[in-house]
Amino acid sequence: MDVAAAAAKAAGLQAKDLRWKTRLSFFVNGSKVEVPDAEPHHTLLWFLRDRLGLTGTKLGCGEGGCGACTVTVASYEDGQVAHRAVNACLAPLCSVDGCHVTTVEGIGTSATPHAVQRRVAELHGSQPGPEATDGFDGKRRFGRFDGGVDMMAGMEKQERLLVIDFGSQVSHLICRRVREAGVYCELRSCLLTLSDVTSFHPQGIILSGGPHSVYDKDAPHLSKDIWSYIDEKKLPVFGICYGLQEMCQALGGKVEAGTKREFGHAELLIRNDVAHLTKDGSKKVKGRSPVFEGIAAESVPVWMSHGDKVTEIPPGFHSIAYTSNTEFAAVEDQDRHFYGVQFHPEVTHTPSGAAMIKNFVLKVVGCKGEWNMHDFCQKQIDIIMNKMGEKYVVGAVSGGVDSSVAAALVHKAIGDRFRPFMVDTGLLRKDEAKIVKERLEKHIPGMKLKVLDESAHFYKELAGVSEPEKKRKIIGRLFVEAFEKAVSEMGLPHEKCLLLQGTLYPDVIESTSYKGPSSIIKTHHNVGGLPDRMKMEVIEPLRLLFKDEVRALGNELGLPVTSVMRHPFPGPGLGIRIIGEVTKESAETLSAADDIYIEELRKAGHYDKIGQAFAVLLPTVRSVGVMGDHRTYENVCVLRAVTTTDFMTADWYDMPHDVLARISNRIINEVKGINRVCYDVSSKPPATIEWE
Ligand SMILES: Nc1ncnc2c1ncn2[C@@H]1O[C@H](COP(=O)(O)OP(=O)(O)OP(=O)(O)O)[C@@H](O)[C@H]1O
Ligand SMILES: O=c1[nH]c(=O)c2[nH+]cn([C@@H]3O[C@H](COP(=O)(O)O)[C@@H](O)[C@H]3O)c2[nH]1
Ligand SMILES: NC(=O)CC[C@H](N)C(=O)O
Repeated sequence: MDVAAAAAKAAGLQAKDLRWKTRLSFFVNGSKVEVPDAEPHHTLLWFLRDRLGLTGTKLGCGEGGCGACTVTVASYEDGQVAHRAVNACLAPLCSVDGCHVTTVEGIGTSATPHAVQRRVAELHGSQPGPEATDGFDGKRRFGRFDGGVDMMAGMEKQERLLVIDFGSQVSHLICRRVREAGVYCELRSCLLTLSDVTSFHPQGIILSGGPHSVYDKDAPHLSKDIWSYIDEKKLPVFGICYGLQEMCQALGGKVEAGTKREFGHAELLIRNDVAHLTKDGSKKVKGRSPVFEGIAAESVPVWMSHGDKVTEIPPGFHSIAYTSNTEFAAVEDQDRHFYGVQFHPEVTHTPSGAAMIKNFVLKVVGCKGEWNMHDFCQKQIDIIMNKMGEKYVVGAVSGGVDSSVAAALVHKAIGDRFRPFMVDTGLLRKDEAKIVKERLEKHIPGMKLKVLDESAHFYKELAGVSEPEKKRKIIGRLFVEAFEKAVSEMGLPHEKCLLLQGTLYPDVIESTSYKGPSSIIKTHHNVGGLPDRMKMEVIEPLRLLFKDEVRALGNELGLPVTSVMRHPFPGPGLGIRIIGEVTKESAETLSAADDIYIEELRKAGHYDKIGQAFAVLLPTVRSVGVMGDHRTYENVCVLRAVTTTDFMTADWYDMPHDVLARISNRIINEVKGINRVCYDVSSKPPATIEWE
């Protein structure tokens, strides 16, 4: 019997009296939240800040007077949605059961502010009211946390597309394909408002796939006013899978559950007899839809993942391609510039998909496709120079791709007002601090990288600790302390400093796309908590870029291949690759083995084919060996190499045996303390890339 039923029984209540429940469920910024353990004294503010980490909503007076904690709560009343401004510091958590809560994070970010936030920030406004604490208007978040410097300034004038996310796992790939076509684009949640669309000034819109069925009661939809705006501005729209179904349903077609789910490969037959107006509009000719221009084959393989089916297309639409399962595998209304496909052109399993998206972007929308890294780099430098005034930027540089590229960019913009430093944790790759310093100072002329040797402190604090999460937390804390020390040693006033962060576009997407919260597998240490703790604004110059765009920017800035094409190295470093207690000796043993491994991979030409490779040490596992005539009883070293595109999933790398043999031989002969080498053949999932 559940808790509610047991309590009801004890109180002598009947089943019909059981109208109360133990699990709250509601929405926060479009994502569903379930709370199984709510207590009567929990406030909404506590839950938003401490449980969900949505710290844009502030605790001010704590009495509902100042407004710093204001959120909106939407609920159904008499068949209509009612919105209320609520003081989250006073509202009991259980009062929002069944409602939709919107916090400042759900309204806009510094890169994508709501029109009101943009206006308030542009006019240097703050929240009304005597206390002027940061609250719902989002000034603080807009101005400080979420990219203190607006990296979008002045970019409204360039060609741009909006990709609207309905929750597909591959929505970000649509952005990739559009940017590859030379046009800037951003991904936004389908819960965006009309003003989000108008303030972005898109030339065209792409609707992504999604897990819902458009006819479901709770399925997400584009609001009616956005459709009216599209109509009024004659904006071209390209719908993908759910996006196609959404478009068809909204414009008067019909979508129903299909008889079978279609998942995987299908053959798309392209129609050659579609009637089109010629470019000058003078006469109708028969041919292919512009979406398929340049694709010579009669039929092409495409990748499908859907269960629903468009059974009637809206008035004005016609089929431009079909499969054995559907007449409407691709449709268009050329007069209104509406296009839709039932398959996924954004994935590589649809080989000609990139060409179809490019056709939409260049031929239908009419973009020139001139977005390139050279201009982008110059614009970002100008933005940083203009926005920075007399301020300083301090930056923690690890020598990894992101922090090196961000450092090169900021240094180029503000010269020696950029103060970079690196923490030698004693858990870095062999001679890393020295190598990174030499390399960056050589390629970023004039930049001086300060190295702080904190290794003794790290080893001391990690002594006797073997539990992975405890180690990660200790390392994270020590990093923050080292950063604070570094900044205070610079003697710069905090209010005159910004902190450089290497946030990339996938992190931004993670917080703005239409997805529910995912479970935490490992506590990743990063410097995310620092700005709050140190009361510093942040600058995130890479927040609009994907990883390979960051690499291209690094090339543009003159960084060497060894900086921009290197494998990632986690912040906790060797600390999470020494399984068990970390000591100075084990760190030295592992870094020596890892160095040989990477050197041999480079020599054999495998390094660039691998996403990430490293050695792991098992200091608590000892095995018997024989060396010369002597018995050895030493540790095991594991070699890991994976191929991956996003580090969310990964396959183990099929390493040639002769390369493995050479590496194993060298490690056992040259590294004292290791007498056995193994190769890790686990993929992610179910394993993770790192061992801890
Ligand atoms: N030893 C270090 N010294 C200074 N800063 C560091 C160090 N390790 C990590 N950081 C900071 O933490 C951030 C996150 O680290 P991460 O390991 O993701 O490296 P990265 O430089 O961002 O590049 P990549 O992910 O490509 O390796 C870095 O950008 C850097 O600001
Ligand atoms: O900056 C980081 N701080 C961390 O705490 C951390 N833990 C894992 N990683 C890196 O993340 C990627 C995925 O790793 P996992 O499959 O082990 O989760 C891989 O690239 C890992 O190296 C980290 N990076
Ligand atoms: N991949 C998708 O967008 C799927 C759309 C919809 N859920 C269907 O099953 O048809």
